[in-house]
Amino acid sequence: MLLTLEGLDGSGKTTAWEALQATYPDATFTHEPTDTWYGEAVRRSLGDDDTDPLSDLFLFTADHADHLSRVVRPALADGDVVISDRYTDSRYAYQAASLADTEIRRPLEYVRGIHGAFTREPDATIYLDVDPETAAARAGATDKFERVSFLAEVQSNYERLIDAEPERFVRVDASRSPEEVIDAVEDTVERLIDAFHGDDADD
Ligand SMILES: Nc1ncnc2c1ncn2[C@@H]1O[C@H](COP(=O)(O)OP(=O)(O)O)[C@@H](O)[C@H]1O
Ligand SMILES: Cc1cn([C@H]2C[C@H](O)[C@@H](COP(=O)(O)OP(=O)(O)O)O2)c(=O)[nH]c1=O
Repeated sequence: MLLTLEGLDGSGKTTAWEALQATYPDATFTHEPTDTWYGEAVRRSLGDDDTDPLSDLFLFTADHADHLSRVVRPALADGDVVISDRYTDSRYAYQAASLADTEIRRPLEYVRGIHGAFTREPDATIYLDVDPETAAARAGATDKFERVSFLAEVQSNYERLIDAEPERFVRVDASRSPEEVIDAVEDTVERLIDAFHGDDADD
């Protein structure tokens, strides 16, 4: 089963993902950007304010392709629960926002289309919902994607993704205290895993 955590920078994904590691010691915990040299290239681009948005898309997508073949698919093949801090929806939401002023028409559909041929969609996605002002303040607004106006575009893309697939997403109010957010995420993960195994048993 593949579970992903998504949300704006500073929404608390990493805090929740770290807390889950104690509860699910046998699960495979992973993240995008990854720690490989592909991920290093992505982080280098994040530190540069003047990159080409299409180049960024393909850098992030290369990192994802490597992540899929090296970590996600093998772990799923072993029957593991995989919990990823960011995954495909980050590209759909962030790169679609940064491609908005380019020659690419319908960027969100374009970015989804690129992934369609090869990716493995998550079984469920927890969306940590926080407003762009809170997100930017928590994240420290240190890189090019952490500005309030940009995060507002990203947020509206996430909302479009949730509208398109409401059954895949679980929204958690991430404006609350870290303890409350962690509790809500833990309860949700427990429910999702139980439901997934229930589905298996029905097969
Ligand atoms: N619910 C919360 N309320 C206030 N601050 C938080 C909350 N969750 C996380 N933080 C703080 O906000 C910053 C970003 O949190 P993090 O978990 O790294 O978010 P993300 O991975 O979504 O960017 C960290 O300094 C963290 O301690
Ligand atoms: C995985 C991914 C991340 N990003 C962005 C979101 C973040 O601004 C940045 C780094 O991700 P991350 O390290 O998860 O940042 P944070 O913990 O602040 O949420 O990369 C994309 O634009 N596209 C992607 O596909």
